[in-house]
Amino acid sequence: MLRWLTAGESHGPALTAIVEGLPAGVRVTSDDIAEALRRRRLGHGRGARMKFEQDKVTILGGVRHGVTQGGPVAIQVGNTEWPKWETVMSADPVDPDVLAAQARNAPLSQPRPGHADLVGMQKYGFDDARPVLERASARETAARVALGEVAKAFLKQALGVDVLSHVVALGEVSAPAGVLPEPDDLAAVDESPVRCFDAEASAEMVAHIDEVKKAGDTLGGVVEVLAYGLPPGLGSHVHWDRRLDSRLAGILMGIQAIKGVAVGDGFETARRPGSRAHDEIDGGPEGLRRRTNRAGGVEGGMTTGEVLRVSAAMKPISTVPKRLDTVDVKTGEPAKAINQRSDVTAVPAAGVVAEAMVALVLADAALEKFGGDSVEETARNLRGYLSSLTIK
Ligand SMILES: Cc1cc2nc3c(=O)[nH]c(=O)nc-3n(C[C@H](O)[C@H](O)[C@H](O)COP(=O)(O)O)c2cc1C
Ligand SMILES: C=C(O[C@@H]1CC(C(=O)O)=C[C@@H](OP(=O)(O)O)[C@H]1O)C(=O)O
Repeated sequence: MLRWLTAGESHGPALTAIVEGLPAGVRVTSDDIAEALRRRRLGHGRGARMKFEQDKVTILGGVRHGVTQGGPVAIQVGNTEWPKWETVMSADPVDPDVLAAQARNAPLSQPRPGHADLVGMQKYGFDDARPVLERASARETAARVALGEVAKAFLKQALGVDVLSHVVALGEVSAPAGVLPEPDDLAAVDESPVRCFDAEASAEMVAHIDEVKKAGDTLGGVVEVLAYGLPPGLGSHVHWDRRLDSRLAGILMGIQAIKGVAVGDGFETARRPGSRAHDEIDGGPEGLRRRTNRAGGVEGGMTTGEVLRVSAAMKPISTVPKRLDTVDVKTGEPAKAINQRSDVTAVPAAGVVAEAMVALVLADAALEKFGGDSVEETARNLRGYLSSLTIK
């Protein structure tokens, strides 16, 4: 079983991430993780912070000379802006007068509709939003992407699986349906300023973001994650929490601002008759094949061996520059919501985060099926399973 945790605040000294349960022998370096984090920072419509803050990666445990050792892998992602935030976010007590002066300069008592501010203050008994927004912030996704990179390395090296993502809708602009990037196309996807594989749609998305930014508004969108090279049989039909689709939906909904998840054609499938909803099966010398992949590579909660295809819908950023109506919780008076700076959209980044999350679930499901204390052992068990399949 794979376990993972993250800790740390948006403006704290660092984020910390641990993944436990990966086999020995996964080749991964700090540079690989830094590159994954660089991809997460890409995207037209991201706010000022992405330009000046660096992600400083340090592997603190579990990896020696670029290879995992079988123990927990601990990764630190340093926030380079920390010196500016040391007083506000100090773990140790600071002079209350200094804090009171800071709170007067930057009051955070006007919760943003759509962010975690209001309910977080109510639930945890805070009178400002700072402690809530610090942990709710999607800065934390840097830690998840770091873990996802290790999972991706394992999937590639033990099973030959590639996980990638692309943006299929940004606000009102959609990419043409059914055009799927393959692993070799990932660089081309990343070159698009919105991580959209279709050049025309990409340009339209950029223009849409610029227009919405000018209007002081924000945008959401839809990302799709694809996994190539999966064997049939990861996950299981026998119990709800072993279904791979259930695990994928949960992990994707766990990303900040994700409000919908679809497997394969998802909601579209519900609108079709059965004769156009399913994937008919052909036999032949190459083995069994599904004619289409409307199901997105999962049937009965198990991978079918076709390309895994899951998508996630992100709501528009809730820190809306033309500030939304709220109430100042200190005075009870109507107010405008907190707005210092923000992303106009973070859909391209959310795709990179979704890739990482899917990789962690797939790595977990692969280890459950094939086990292995070393990459070689997992790979050997996979080979044994594939060669012993009686229906191919
Ligand atoms: C990569 C990424 C970047 C985000 N950037 C912002 C941002 O700059 N401003 C903001 O208000 N919300 C941003 N969000 C969304 C909030 O973190 C999220 O809406 C908030 O934590 C409340 O959670 P919920 O939307 O799931 O209810 C971002 C989300 C992601 C995935
Ligand atoms: C810092 C990151 O994203 C942040 C996520 C975020 C939020 O509310 O989720 C709000 C913004 O932070 P700030 O309010 O400090 O500008 C984003 O920049 C990051 O992704 O690395």
